[in-house]
Amino acid sequence: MLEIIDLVKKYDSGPLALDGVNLKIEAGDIIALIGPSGAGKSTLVRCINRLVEPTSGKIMLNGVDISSLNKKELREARKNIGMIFQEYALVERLSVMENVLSGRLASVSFWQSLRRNFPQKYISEALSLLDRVGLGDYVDTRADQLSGGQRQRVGIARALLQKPDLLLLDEPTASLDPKTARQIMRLVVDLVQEKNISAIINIHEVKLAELFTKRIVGLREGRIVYDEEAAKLDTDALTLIYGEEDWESERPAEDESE
Ligand SMILES: Nc1ncnc2c1ncn2[C@@H]1O[C@H](COP(=O)(O)OP(=O)(O)OP(=O)(O)O)[C@@H](O)[C@H]1O
Repeated sequence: MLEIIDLVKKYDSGPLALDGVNLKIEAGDIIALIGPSGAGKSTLVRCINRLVEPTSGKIMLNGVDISSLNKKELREARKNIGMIFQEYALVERLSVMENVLSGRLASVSFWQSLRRNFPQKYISEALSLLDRVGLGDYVDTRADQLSGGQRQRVGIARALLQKPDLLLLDEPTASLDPKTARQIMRLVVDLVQEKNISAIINIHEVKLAELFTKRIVGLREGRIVYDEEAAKLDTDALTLIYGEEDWESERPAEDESE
């Protein structure tokens, strides 16, 4: 359902951030995008919904080339793409409910959005999503009173209220402690499976990628150098993606208990 063809991104300065990326993701796939700092992970994720403008290449989502859409068409296409950010991107002074409903701003009229007058069906859906992400008791709490994990749960509910076909996650756990990071990853993976949508997760923590996703794509210097089942990620693969390192000693047996 998502096919990226020969995607290239050149920023004004520096080398190519993406150097001919090809990637195919079927409905229901969840992939982890790993790679060293500067490899182009964030650029790739953000090119898919054109938060970053690609230099060339195609981004085919359900048969539509996102890269060729005009502004109005892009606004429409973005309704199918949810995004979850490292820093949550919530409006601090608004309530949890208002933040979640903002995921539907593009679907209501200008006047409704100005008055934040959302149809009852979006409110009901938001309530049920907030229950699902464990924030049923926080509907009226202001965003600035939440912990990092709670904020990310709001971000997840907001993205899912759009009913997207594709979810883009840009380092969703980078600001969270290890236990909360796992809880968030588990929640994301469960929800993505429940709703049969696809997800691309840019993630630094290799262990989380291995634990929670089935497919790992490794990016290095703007190119995909690895694309395999998560279970196959071994020290050779890590060397290919990140370069030489004593990976065995870096990979102690993980304590699975929480
Ligand atoms: N706005 C920008 N202007 C110029 N160069 C940029 C910009 N954003 C990213 N780059 C460059 O593009 C390359 C890829 O950056 P990107 O942030 O996509 O990598 P990344 O793999 O997500 O890195 P990290 O894991 O550190 O976040 C880097 O060389 C970076 O310096």
